[in-house]
Amino acid sequence: MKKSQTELKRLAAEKAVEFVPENEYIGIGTGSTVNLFIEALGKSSKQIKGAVATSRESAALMAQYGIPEIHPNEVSSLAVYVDGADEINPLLQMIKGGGGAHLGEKIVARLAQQFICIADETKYVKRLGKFPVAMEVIPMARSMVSRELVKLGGQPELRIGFKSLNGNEIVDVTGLDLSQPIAMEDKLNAILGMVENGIFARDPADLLILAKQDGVELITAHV
Ligand SMILES: O=C[C@H](O)[C@H](O)[C@H](O)COP(=O)(O)O
Repeated sequence: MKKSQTELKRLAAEKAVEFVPENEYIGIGTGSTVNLFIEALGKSSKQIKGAVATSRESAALMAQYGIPEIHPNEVSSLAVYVDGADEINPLLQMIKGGGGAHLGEKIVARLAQQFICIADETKYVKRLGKFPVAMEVIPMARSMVSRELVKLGGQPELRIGFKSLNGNEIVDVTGLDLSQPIAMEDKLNAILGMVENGIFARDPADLLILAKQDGVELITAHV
């Protein structure tokens, strides 16, 4: 029988627990796939020193499962960072930020020695760009940033009623040319008033745990 998307997410999440080293600090992302990872880690016998959370939602779920939380300023390095993605390509470059948490995710991922992305097969794409790219922007610069995004060929749309963890606004952009994801990531971040965009190309994942109908595949970057 065909597995649902949630069942596939759970398979990837459960597999990721095997890659968590004992007695180390780790980083934990945000989203529905990561929620299943937190649950699987919490129910497993694995003991970690603590985890840095990238959102209030992840921190709350970690507390529920007795996973000790540590603040990012209290650690200089994390053994692994586990997170989902909205899209991921064969180079393991990603679009993230569907939940508006990409700024914290980029910061915590940078602290980690290994980035493990967990995803169901719908997230694996040849080319990035269908999923809107989330931009975290300083509220007073929102219109100015949006005009710059239009000049780059994008169609910006404010995420109404949403504030990021750091009190900023999120503008979702479609239509950008992501054929050169690193160049676009840099170009977007050079816009004044932009805090961080949701393209993770400069620092891609190291390992993708991809759950498919015919099993779980481990993928490292195909260059
Ligand atoms: O801001 C949210 C994050 O980047 C998530 O990792 C991403 O949106 C994937 O979420 P989900 O696992 O719910 O598809």
